[in-house]
Amino acid sequence: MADRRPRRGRGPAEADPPGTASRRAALRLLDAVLRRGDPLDIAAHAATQGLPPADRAFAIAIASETLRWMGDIDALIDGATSQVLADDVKSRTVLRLALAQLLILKTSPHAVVSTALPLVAGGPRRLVHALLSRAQQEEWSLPESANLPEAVAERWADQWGDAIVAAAAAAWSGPPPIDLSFAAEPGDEEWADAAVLAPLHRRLPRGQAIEAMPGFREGGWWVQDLAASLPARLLGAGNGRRLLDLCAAPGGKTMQLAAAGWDVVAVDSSAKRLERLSDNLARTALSADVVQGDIRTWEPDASAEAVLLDAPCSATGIFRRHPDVLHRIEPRQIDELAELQGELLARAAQWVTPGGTLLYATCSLERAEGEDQVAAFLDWHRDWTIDPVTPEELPAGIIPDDSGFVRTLPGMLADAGGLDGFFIARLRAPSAA
Ligand SMILES: C[S@@+](CC[C@H](N)C(=O)[O-])C[C@H]1O[C@@H](n2cnc3c(N)ncnc32)[C@H](O)[C@@H]1O
Repeated sequence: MADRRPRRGRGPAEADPPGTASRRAALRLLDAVLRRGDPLDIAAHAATQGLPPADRAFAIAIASETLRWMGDIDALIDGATSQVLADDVKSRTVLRLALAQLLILKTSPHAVVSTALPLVAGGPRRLVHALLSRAQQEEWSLPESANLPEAVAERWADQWGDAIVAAAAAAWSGPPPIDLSFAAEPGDEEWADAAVLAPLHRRLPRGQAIEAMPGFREGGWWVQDLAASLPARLLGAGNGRRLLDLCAAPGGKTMQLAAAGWDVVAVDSSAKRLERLSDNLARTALSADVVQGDIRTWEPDASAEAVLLDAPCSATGIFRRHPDVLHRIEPRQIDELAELQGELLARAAQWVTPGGTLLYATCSLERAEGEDQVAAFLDWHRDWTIDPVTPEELPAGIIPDDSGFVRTLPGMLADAGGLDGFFIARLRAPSAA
């Protein structure tokens, strides 16, 4: 029979000190990313439900900084405990997020400790309390740049060398600046403080509320990393020609292409992401034919002079703004994605008119999803050729590789704030016989 006696005192949730809810949400977020392998931005919705916007933003900031600095925070924890805490025990995760607040977000120590202890109720509260006190007394600190997860550092050292690993670590240590792409060249007055690294581009320091920036409602610009804007730039002006934008959502490149005068058919398999694409087109007053379809089975009505395949990929190139990626992506997923990319690339090639252009892009720092993918394609499609990108087509400081592909790497444009890791190949279909 249920116990109907009134409970004495307040329940544990009611007794939590102010601010505990956002830390609980950060804990749920870290659990979703590290244990279930969910992307941070997707997990954020469920993990922060019911929180006011400021607490929601704080929970996401705690989780993001914990993920960036996790290796270094773990080294501090391990150096201070006689028995190693298992990687997945709650107390380690609570310590991680508490130390991220203390050492990076500079939250008041009292708030950090008082909100951490309820998260380990029934667990090793004394250990957590003792470690957080030690961190303050001994003035623990973090290195200048955050170490990449070991497996990623090894994989990238093999592919790109130690200097790129060091540049990636420096880039991973904090959120990147904000890049905007414009439909038309903006006036100077509103953007006097912005850096201009390419036409139709402005770069602003991080930390600004996007929706409060000038002209957001008018829709003259959208947020897009400079590297992500390169594929559409390399297709030039459309002059009303037809273009298939495959894997188009949420539409950063669709907007660029529509603004450049292409008659765009934007295809994506995700209804939810296509909603965002349609919202983006509506906000910017640009137009495209929006189609939901899986490229593996979908067929266009007609082929096109240009096809852009911005293929689904590991997204390891956008690790600066998505600090969960390097903790989640494993070699097995890279292999599976590479197989899918090969399939999509072969489908996309069928829809290019003779002599037309196929532009393949991925926001990945894995050769398997870039150089190796295109090498395999050209092996199977002997009559296709590389249409080499020239340095003049690219923003200053980015140069094509020896094959005429674009490979953006950590460390490029570092003094200007860096850019995401991308691979871009422009391929030419055989002319009609
Ligand atoms: C890298 S994102 C595209 C980004 C987009 N081009 C932009 O600039 O905003 C990859 C997209 O591929 C879509 N996708 C994944 N598999 C697909 C498939 N088999 N057919 C069509 N779209 C697919 C995903 O839904 C996702 O929106």
